[in-house]
Amino acid sequence: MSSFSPVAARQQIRAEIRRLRQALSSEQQQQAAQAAACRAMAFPPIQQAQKVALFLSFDGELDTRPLIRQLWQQGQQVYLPVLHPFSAGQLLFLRYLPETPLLKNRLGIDEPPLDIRQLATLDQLDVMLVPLVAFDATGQRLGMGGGFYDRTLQRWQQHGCLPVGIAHSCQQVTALPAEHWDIPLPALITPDNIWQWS
Ligand SMILES: Nc1nc2c(c(=O)[nH]1)N(C=O)[C@@H](CNc1ccc(C(=O)N[C@@H](CCC(=O)O)C(=O)O)cc1)CN2
Ligand SMILES: Nc1ncnc2c1ncn2[C@@H]1O[C@H](COP(=O)(O)OP(=O)(O)OP(=O)(O)O)[C@@H](O)[C@H]1O
Repeated sequence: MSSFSPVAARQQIRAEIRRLRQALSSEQQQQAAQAAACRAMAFPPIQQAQKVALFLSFDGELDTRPLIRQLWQQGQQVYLPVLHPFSAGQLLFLRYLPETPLLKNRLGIDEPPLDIRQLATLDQLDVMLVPLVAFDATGQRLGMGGGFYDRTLQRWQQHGCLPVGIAHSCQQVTALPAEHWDIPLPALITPDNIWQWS
């Protein structure tokens, strides 16, 4: 691995971990989703949050739907990422209710229709659950390669919106080759652990 460029190393880790998570059985997926939802609902920043940004899982990602349902049941507001219509690489966060219709974006992921009345800024969101492909023991994350969350999470401390990774345990790697734009996570939830870094 050390003979690869950082870009090639990241590509290889992406491919390998995506294969691992896609290979989980639907039973393993269901158990992981329930356990992670339980842990998330007991995590004080999420318990105390009014507005929580989540994402709709694909590609073997830990299924966030059980957590979304539990947040709705507790009367908490759920927001989903929407690809910005003209600002390339940027995400917008729109309110997601049980009755919200979903449309597939150009990457094949379901998202709420663009309606500015349903928009929340990072200042208004309390917690953002962040998707990732791989994470390491220092809180570095590697995503799908679009740089969407790296851009979103720049200066998150100034917005008062806490980013929290959520992933399967098998997505942990020993160490990620970090790039200067990578934003490390302060917290991450797996089905069997809550990681926190300061
Ligand atoms: N569930 C979920 N939603 C999310 C993300 C995510 O990681 N997970 N994102 C996190 O950033 C954003 C979308 N980022 C994505 C980046 C790349 C690909 C993807 O499928 N890439 C293909 C090639 C796509 C193409 O160019 O045609 C691939 O790698 O095979 C998908 C989503 C916003 N929404
Ligand atoms: N803050 C930023 N400003 C401008 N470009 C950025 C920023 N962060 C990342 N990028 C660009 O986005 C591209 C993808 O970055 P990277 O491979 O780190 O994405 P990722 O972490 O896998 O994806 P994501 O954050 O969407 O989950 C890189 O080419 C990088 O140049």
